[in-house]
Amino acid sequence: IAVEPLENYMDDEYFGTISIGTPAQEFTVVFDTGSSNLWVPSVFCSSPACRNHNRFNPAESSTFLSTNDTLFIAYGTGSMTGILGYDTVNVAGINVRNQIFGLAETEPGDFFYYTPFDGILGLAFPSIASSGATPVFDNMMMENLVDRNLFSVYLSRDSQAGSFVLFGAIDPYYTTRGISWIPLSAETYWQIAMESVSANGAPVACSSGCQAIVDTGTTLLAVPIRAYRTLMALLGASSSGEISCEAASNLPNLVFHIHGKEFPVPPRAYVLRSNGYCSLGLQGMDVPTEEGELWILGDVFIREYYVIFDRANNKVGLSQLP
Ligand SMILES: CCOC(=O)N[C@@H](CC(C)C)C(=O)N[C@@H](CC(C)C)C(=O)N[C@@H](CC1CCCCC1)[C@@H](O)[C@@H](O)CC(C)C
Repeated sequence: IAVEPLENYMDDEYFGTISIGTPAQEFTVVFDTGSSNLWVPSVFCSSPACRNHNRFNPAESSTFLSTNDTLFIAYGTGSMTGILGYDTVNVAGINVRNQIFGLAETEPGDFFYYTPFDGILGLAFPSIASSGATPVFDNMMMENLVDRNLFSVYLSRDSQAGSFVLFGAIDPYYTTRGISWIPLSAETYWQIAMESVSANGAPVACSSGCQAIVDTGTTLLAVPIRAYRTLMALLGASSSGEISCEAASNLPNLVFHIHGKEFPVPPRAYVLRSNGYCSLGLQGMDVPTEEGELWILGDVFIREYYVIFDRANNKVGLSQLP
């Protein structure tokens, strides 16, 4: 059992510290259930985004093994290219040996230049890992480093402390109100089927069912563009999500109907307030998959629940917070 504490940076992003190599070189990474690769900046990278972050130096690690394989990953925000290598990675106090990871050579653009973290540790399935690289949690399972083949996540609100990823265990403190288990509809992302999304007791989107992913690496609720437009109109917000704070105080819960149960997200959770202005914590974007466009249940959703990512049973567990 191993706890990885996460820093909550402005409810925007959550990241923790890992180390790679012998002796250990430390990095901060986002634990992203929306991707499956581990990578950090390296000394081979001269992008501005690498120069203002920690960089891995393989020459200083006695346990590093290089490969000739390259890596390219494009996220919704940001991208990287680099080379793959093996080394010992310490996550949550667990030493994962022979872990393949990316040594970034380029981090184009300025997105990563402004991030308070160095890299990304993907916690989704091997099927979507770039260059077929074995994800960290798959190695933890293969090397019998976790008591149970699952991990669980608590993301705090209002920039408070206490956020964590717990590897190999479920913390009973957070499951006193029971666990709703949801079977996965795909083993790529942590993908589930949703029956509908409703507000004020009436379906407002996804009314004949849709697909959703539970993604710790996404700040907001990312919604297919057509549904986004419907929701903005219904909730009385502008097309870019602005709304008067007065109107925002009368908004309904958004209710996600998943596997026969209702998962409400109150306006407190989806209205963003900053210096007297209010906007809705949703963004419109289309992520097409064979099963249809994805809804991305990001941190705005995840903060309302204690989430269990169960690789043993290919299920997601949702517990209402105590
Ligand atoms: C309000 C704007 O806030 C953000 O854009 N926040 C970033 C994350 C923050 C930690 C910097 C975001 O949501 N990024 C999404 C944007 C996407 C929803 C359009 C993303 O690419 N998230 C990455 C992980 C991010 C990538 C940037 C670095 C941090 C981890 C990954 O989960 C997705 O690629 C999954 C895919 C199915 C959409």
